[in-house]
Amino acid sequence: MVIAVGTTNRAKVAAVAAVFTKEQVVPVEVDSGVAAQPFSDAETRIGAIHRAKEACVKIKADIGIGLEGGVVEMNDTLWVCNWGALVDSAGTVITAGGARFPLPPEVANDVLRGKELGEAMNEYTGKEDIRQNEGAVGILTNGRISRADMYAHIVQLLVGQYEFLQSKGEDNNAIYCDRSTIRRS
Ligand SMILES: O=P(O)(O)OP(=O)(O)OP(=O)(O)OC[C@H]1O[C@@H](n2cnc3c(O)ncnc32)[C@H](O)[C@@H]1O
Ligand SMILES: [Mg+2]
Repeated sequence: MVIAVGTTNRAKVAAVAAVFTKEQVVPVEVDSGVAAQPFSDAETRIGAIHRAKEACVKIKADIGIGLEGGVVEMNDTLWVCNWGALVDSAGTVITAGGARFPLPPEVANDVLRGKELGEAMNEYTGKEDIRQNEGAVGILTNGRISRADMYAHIVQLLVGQYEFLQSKGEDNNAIYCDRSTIRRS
């Protein structure tokens, strides 16, 4: 089984390799199809789906994984959000959201003024290449949760949902989102 990951970011690739231990995990450079710094859950999720699809198609893999980080404004605070997508060569698309945590005001203001979060975090800490290593989450949780840990959790959510659908023998495209499955009345 070949698993294509739509990024060359070390933290993201490590997260996928931690879950797909027996498969061949191949980093594939792709475009996210959204802004370098997504500003909503919806945009971040679309970036993850785009990365997963592009990576899967590009190397004709069995499964494509896309992981995307973004920010969301809520209650006068900027929160980091994280989304993942799993696609297979049959067209299945599965998504899941992961951890969210608040940014310190000085970092949030830099991001709101147009700086990418990775760059803002480097300046905030005086460190380099945080995005490929512990991530903002690692810094802001005192090293308890790394960016790889955080994305590995999302990959588990994706694989678990994929297995669940397969065990039910359902049409794998019958996912509970991107369709009008909610009835309010
Ligand atoms: O090579 P890619 O896969 O693009 O990796 P990336 O680090 O740029 O990751 P994203 O595009 O998914 O993240 C969107 C933006 O948010 C930043 N970012 C997200 N999470 C981060 C984290 O935990 N630590 C540092 N920067 C983060 C990242 O640098 C980008 O500016
Ligand atoms: Mg990026």
